[in-house]
Amino acid sequence: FFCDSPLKVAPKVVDSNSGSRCEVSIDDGLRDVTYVIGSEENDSDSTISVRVFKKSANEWVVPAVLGTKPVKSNGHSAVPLDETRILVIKSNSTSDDCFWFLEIDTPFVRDQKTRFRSEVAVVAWSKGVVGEAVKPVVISGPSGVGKGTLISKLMEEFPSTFGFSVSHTTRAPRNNEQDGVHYHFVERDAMEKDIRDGKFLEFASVHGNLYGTSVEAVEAVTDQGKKCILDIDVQGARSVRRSSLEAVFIFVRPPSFHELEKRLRSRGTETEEQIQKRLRNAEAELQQGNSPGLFDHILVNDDLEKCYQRLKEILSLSSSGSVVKNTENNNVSSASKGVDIPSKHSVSRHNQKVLIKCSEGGDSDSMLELSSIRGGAPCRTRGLKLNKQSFDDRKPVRKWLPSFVGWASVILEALLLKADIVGVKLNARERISD
Ligand SMILES: Nc1nc2c(ncn2[C@@H]2O[C@H](COP(=O)(O)OP(=O)(O)O)[C@@H](O)[C@H]2O)c(=O)[nH]1
Ligand SMILES: Nc1ncnc2c1ncn2[C@@H]1O[C@H](COP(=O)(O)OP(=O)(O)O)[C@@H](O)[C@H]1O
Repeated sequence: FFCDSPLKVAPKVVDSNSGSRCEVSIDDGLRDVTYVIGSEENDSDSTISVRVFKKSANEWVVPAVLGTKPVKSNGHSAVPLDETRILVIKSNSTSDDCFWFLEIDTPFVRDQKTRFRSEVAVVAWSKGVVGEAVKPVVISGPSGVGKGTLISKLMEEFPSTFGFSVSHTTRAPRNNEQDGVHYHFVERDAMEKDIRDGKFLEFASVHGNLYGTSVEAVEAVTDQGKKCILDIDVQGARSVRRSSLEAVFIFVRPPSFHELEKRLRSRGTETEEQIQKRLRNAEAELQQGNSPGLFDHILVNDDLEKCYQRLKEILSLSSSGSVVKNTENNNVSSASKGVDIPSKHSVSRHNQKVLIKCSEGGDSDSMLELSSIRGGAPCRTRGLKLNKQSFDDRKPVRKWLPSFVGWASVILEALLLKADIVGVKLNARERISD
């Protein structure tokens, strides 16, 4: 059972306890609460639990926990990063399941708090991912404009570059549509419950049905190192813009309203009533497509081939199939190796760096760099950098260097503390003489 306060200035050390019953307590000096991360003795839940202890009221609170929860491993440690989140490090877990962020006061959590009664504590999990992610692509436009056709061409030509975010919808499947491929076709009650549980990145009521992008739909594609394509309406695009997910936003326009109506009819998938509803909504969507700052690119789908070439240009794809300018480095492969934290380890944080020291001989220490992290709940927290160094690999001189640095910093801190006390005394003397 370990305590720490995020408000202390000095580097923090929180040791992990081995065994699946590991508990780590993080004391929040600001809000009069202690976060206890880990299981109780008779806890049968397979995920890491979170409880909150209100110190002044001397009572336990079970918070609303949003996001995908980490599955228990045989031990974990935790260190507060700032007043907004706590880093949880799972030991003996696979590399893509090692770093987790428990958000306690991020904008997402504050936003979600408004959905709950004010006295209920709200926290959210976000999985940490080593390396940068490729930006998803959001494609919007009125029904029948050709979004699906363009996306199919892209997926066909670049199957290993793009992955489709399979949305959830309450609408009935069309004849050619497969559950889990084109959409997850679900009942309204089930979808509304998942929305309440914070499983959706965005959702909207479109043409009388519910549609939504689950966090997992996007992250599953991104985790494979592929660019995720989202085919969503303008309301959805607006929500994604407001979320922590950074994406490229493209709006597809028809050459004319008449042509849009013609395409919608020739597709032959809707009843006359549905077509009329879609055309009415198309007018509003076309207007909203011009909203300043919402879409990065506007595509006019007149000639399909020309429009497709333009889309490829926007996405920096050459006609030969390779990515021309891949500025977003895909480090997914580097994320999937080099992390294996043993159950006996300790973590200490200084500014944006977290040192993970492994006490067992032969295990290498790791330095986790958090200065360029982005994203966050309800999605992944990406951009973690991890450097590993094995003590055994070090040259003799470098073996004693860390302890030398450690002692030097202790001495320096003691000197500074003394200087501080002297400074206070001097100040007091000056004030007296004033
Ligand atoms: N906000 C949101 N809109 C979606 C989602 N999935 C599909 N849509 C939009 O819902 C609208 C209707 O989709 P659909 O019923 O497949 O008809 P279609 O676009 O005419 O093929 C389209 O504008 C889609 O872009 C989603 O997950 N979220
Ligand atoms: N540039 C185009 N010219 C003519 N027909 C098109 C063009 N793009 C798409 N279509 C056709 O229009 C219909 C609607 O396209 P679809 O991709 O289903 O639209 P959306 O997904 O935006 O609802 C389909 O029958 C498709 O074959």
